[in-house]
Amino acid sequence: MIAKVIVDVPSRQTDRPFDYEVPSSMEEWIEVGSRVGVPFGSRVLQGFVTRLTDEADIDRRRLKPLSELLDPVPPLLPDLIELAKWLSEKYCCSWTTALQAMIPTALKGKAERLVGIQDDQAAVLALPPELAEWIGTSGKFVKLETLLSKYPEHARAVKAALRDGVLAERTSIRDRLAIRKVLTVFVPEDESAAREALAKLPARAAKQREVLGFMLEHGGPLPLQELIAATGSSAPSVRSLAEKGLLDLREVEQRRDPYADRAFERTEPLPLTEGQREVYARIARAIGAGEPQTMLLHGVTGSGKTEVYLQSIQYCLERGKQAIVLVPEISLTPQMVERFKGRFGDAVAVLHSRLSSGERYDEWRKIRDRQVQVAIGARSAIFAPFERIGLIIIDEEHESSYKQEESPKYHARDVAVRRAKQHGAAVVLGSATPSLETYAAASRPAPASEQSREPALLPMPDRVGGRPMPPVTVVDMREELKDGNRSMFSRLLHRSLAERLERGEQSVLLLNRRGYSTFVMCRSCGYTATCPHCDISLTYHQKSRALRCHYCGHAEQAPAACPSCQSEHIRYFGTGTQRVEEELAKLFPGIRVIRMDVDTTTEKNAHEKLLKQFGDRKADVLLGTQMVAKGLDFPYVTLVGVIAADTSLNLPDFRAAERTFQLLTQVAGRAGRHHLPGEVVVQTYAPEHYAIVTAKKHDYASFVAEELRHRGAMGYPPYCRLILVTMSHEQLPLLSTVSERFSAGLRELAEHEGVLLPLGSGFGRAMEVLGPVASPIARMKDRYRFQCVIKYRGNLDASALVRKALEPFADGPPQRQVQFSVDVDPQVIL
Ligand SMILES: Nc1ncnc2c1ncn2[C@@H]1O[C@H](COP(=O)(O)OP(=O)(O)OP(=O)(O)O)[C@@H](O)[C@H]1O
Ligand SMILES: [Zn+2]
Repeated sequence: MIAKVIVDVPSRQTDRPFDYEVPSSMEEWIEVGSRVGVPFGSRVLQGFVTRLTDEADIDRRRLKPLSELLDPVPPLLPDLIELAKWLSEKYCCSWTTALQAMIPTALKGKAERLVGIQDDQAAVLALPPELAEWIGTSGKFVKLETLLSKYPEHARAVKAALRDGVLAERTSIRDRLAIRKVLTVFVPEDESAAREALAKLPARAAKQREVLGFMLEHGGPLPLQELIAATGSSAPSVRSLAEKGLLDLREVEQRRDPYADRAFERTEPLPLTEGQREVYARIARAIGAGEPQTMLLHGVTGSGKTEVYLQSIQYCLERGKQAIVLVPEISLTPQMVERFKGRFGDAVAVLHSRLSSGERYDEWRKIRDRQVQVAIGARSAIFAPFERIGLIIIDEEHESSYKQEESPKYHARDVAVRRAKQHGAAVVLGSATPSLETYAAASRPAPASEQSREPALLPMPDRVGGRPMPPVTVVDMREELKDGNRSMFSRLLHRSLAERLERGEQSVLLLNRRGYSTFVMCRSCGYTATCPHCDISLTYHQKSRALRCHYCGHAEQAPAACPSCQSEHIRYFGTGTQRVEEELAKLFPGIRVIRMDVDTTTEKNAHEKLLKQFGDRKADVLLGTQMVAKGLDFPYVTLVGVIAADTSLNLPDFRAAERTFQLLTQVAGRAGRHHLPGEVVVQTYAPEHYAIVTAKKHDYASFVAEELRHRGAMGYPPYCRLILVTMSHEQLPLLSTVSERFSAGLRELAEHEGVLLPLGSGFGRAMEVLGPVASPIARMKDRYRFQCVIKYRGNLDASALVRKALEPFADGPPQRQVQFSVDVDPQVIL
């Protein structure tokens, strides 16, 4: 039998399966998806089996055998191996990079050197006795590194023994984080014998008597450490009992359960509202059909999407299938976990990056070992190794955190659709503010015949219980300044906060600040500097005092006075949460503020603790960045304030308006979700901007209509798709030449395909290659950076063209190699 193996070397030259002979001892166990150790050059590396066959691509006599099979149960399944292949093609990365993204860190094994005694007789003569004893008899292997650190004085003897063949060496893959095992004490099978022995133990063995007595009383298995702590005894006493056969001492695997000490109150399905019932019926029908189908659940904040998810999952489980729920990392709050654990109890595994890698591994194994049927987690949970997926839910589908920033730069939404296709599963994309891409696709008229590939639109336009959406007041901060208020709080927000404090209600304050770039704005008239060619804010570069466009490279001198009103109050922006906190303390002495931003949430569980405190009403104000905008459901929050809505409006990003609208809508949705009515105050310098006007009215449809006009005029998604290729090298002239050659080569390929056409010229297949131009961050880590932006439309495989255009650059001496980084469907073109 021959195994085709993808070896973990992420380079373009080795990005294909290699053939290995499967030793007969492994034949019964090996499967597609198995993790193996293989000899590769002079090393042993980890790899995954992608196929088992009887035909080798090379001469059978030249085949090397697999060195080892690493797990009793393959960590990956055939569908995931195939999905990884698809990922590598779509996102232009190596197959192994895609595979590595699917397994927990704990399984990213590294080779280590082991030594063992070859010949007992020879060893007695050649090795120092304590060394020989520690290694043990022949057939046993120990870590060379450990051996040398334990007996540094025998390093020479070890070397000689290896040379003379007294010690044998071998390489083995070792997991970064093994399964945790704990020494555990058991009462032996023959309990009566132990009882008899207890009576006969001499008085001087008082400790042993106590330990044995305790165990016979206790009955069950007990970790050794706990037994020692409970009886005040020591390990030797327990060991000597074990040696006499009166107790059993064995290593037992222990699962790390991050939620072990938490009890979740069991919840029952709620009777659905009419709106929920209709949507639920559609989803259930899709699950029942067992055919891939994508649906967009467009439900306003507080419309009860979560209850629809829960009941849909239940339907899925009743059909013997499994469900994956993706939520944005930062909204994976205890509240969210509670809702799912509360409904499905132990059937749920939770995967997110705040778990230790051991906990993560154990949660992941619950999925692989079929102990759970529901996985809830951030982006990478889309790779949960379930075998029969019936439903995939992506909550807050518009969130940019579903796109991975490192290679493989995948979007979980697109991976979900692909995976659903493999399993015949339903995909539910849920949001109060769907991304323009998804919404446009769902609103497109479906072709009457064949099953539509576009998502079906399921609207839920009303809040549960007919609660009203909170009224939003927009405050023009230019007017505040004119009236002499230089504070960051408008008079209205100040007054509203004071009222909440008086009534003992709570407020959420959002400081909308994404990224680090600053932008220029006039505090008198609200003017911001934008690019004449791109309709996008210019970024202020402090060093050169220049304003630049990150899309087309346009640059101009930073003005000293406002070009629009000649005021000198022109500033580049950036306010910190810390400053807001100080200001609050000054204005409202004694106010209790919880600040939630990157600084206060680095510690493990910090995020959860802060939210719990707020939920327990131990603070008056929750102040933070985007983190405070999502998924929170606190009954005493009656005021939401947005300090400066413009900060995200002016970022050099074609999605700036969309992100701002989404953020305002999400955060506004935190107010008045229960019996107390809510109110929202939005401070801005651009009250007439359509993102703010429509957010004020909770009017998603009008926002989309306006935003689509802009996107169409500028040639941005959803009217086309983007691929960003960034190239970098230490030497500018070389980088310049290579990037020109790359873009010319790509244009040639597109020309050959007949797709090199201006996008504005019709509706068919078309592709434009813009650049190369210097990247917005023109030098990073001492490397110069150039980029090409590829815009394309229609069903053309642009990734394939990019991969082909990259081929000529795959080899060459390392110092001359230009690094290419490909980002398909980039979130930000920075
Ligand atoms: N059928 C129902 N009957 C009674 N209460 C319900 C029902 N469905 C949901 N609720 C309650 O309504 C509130 C809002 O629901 P939920 O949090 O699911 O909204 P959502 O649509 O997810 O909102 P957001 O997008 O703002 O997170 C919750 O407190 C929930 O318990
Ligand atoms: Zn520009």
